[in-house]
Amino acid sequence: MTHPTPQTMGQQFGRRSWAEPWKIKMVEPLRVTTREERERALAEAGYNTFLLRSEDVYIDLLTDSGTNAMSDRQWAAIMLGDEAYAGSRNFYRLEATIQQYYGYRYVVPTHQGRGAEHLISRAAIRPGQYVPGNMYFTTTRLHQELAGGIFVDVIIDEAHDPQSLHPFKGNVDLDKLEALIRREGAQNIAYVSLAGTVNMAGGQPVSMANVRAVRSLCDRYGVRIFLDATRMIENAFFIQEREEGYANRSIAEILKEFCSYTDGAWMSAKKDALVNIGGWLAVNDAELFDELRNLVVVYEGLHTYGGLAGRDMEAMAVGIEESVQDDYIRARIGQVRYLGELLTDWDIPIVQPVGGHAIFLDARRFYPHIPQREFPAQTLAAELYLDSGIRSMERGIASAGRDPKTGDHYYPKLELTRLTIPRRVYTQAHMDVVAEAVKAVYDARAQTRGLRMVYEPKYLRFFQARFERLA
Ligand SMILES: Cc1ncc(COP(=O)(O)O)c(C=O)c1O
Ligand SMILES: N[C@@H](Cc1ccc(O)cc1)C(=O)O
Repeated sequence: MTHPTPQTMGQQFGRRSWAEPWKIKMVEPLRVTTREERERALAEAGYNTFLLRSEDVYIDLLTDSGTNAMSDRQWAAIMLGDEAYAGSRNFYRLEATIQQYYGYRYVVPTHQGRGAEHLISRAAIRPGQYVPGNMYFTTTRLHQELAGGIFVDVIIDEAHDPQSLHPFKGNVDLDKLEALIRREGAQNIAYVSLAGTVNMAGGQPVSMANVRAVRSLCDRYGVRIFLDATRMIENAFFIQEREEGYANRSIAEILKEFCSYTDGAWMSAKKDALVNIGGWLAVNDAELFDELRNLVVVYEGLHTYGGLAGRDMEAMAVGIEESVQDDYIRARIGQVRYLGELLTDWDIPIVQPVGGHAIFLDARRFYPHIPQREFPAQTLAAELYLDSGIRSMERGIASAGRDPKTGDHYYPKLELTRLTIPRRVYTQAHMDVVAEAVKAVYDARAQTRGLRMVYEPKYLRFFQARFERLA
């Protein structure tokens, strides 16, 4: 497979190159710190980038979640907030927007993605049931486990190989899924938990052919499919670019078709939907909706705000409309790829092909001398911060947590450090600076030592764990 470059992407769309379909109206100054300041800040943070203060960060690539820049239209929408406790006008607009673009019948707002994950897991999993999915996501799997479910990874093997150039590394392995259904019986499968794109695999997409095949397999056994639609717009872009028959279909059309093969979806709107907070859950089944609408008032807020202010729902509705614009998504992915190409040109090991929301550095190949139990990806995130004040995130053994049955660490094949690109926030020059910093850390790799975990919280340990440097 040849990797599309920003230039070939431009040509594909009949232009010389891509550029952001917006200009900058307001800026937020950045602070550059000294190496001594960063040494102090990182030690105080227990070598965990989640524990750094944002003031001590120069370029913040921790996450693309809630870190998006809103448009002037979204800021204007904020002023239209109807802050009624019940029946806010903004809810009805959001509901109609989700129905229009994602195509589901019934909508429940939530404060963010994990609020929705909590509700769907409680409503749709009976203790002891299996939940097959295309790779785990931390919060998703935890809510499934807390509801008594047993997560089973049914993604294709290529997804676990950072060097595989499979164009749809997010695909479900139909044989693995069918074998599980046959072994355990369809009544013991809660639902298929399908994510587009797959965050932990490197932002890798699922093809339309695959979701269609999963649908027909599930229909044969009477199993439901729920979609984590958090980054489905980015997934739609890859379908448009790579899948036969979709080059001339709009992102909005592709999105709707994809969702039509599933029974419902949840979303952390803090990503694709270009807002700083928000989420939702939507299903087609009236009975399930009834249950979810009842649960939301227990855990999130009334069913017409779900933990959100009216203004947040309005900004989200506008964000959804902006997110399905073909020009926008082309520039969004173009920027991620730009960084990926710089690093690839310098032979720095990253997950290929470059996915939708981030560049994932392959810490195993970066630090072959650091064993996985000494947290190579966490080490790399720490070193990158020390070098330049750039904040990234560990996505390896610390993130994977422990097997609830054995208590041992999960040892994921992927040991990655994620450089996550917020939407509409940084420029190409920032990407150049990031690439140069990664190169400097790479050049100094032989002297780098690993870490030891000295504090480990019970749930989602990577957020608050503390580490020390090994001598
Ligand atoms: C794929 C995916 N699903 C679900 C979530 C949970 O969303 P939130 O952070 O809004 O709770 C996230 C991010 O956390 C995510 O990346
Ligand atoms: N979903 C967000 C925030 C987050 C980060 C790490 C997690 O494991 C969970 C949530 C992200 O992927 O960046």
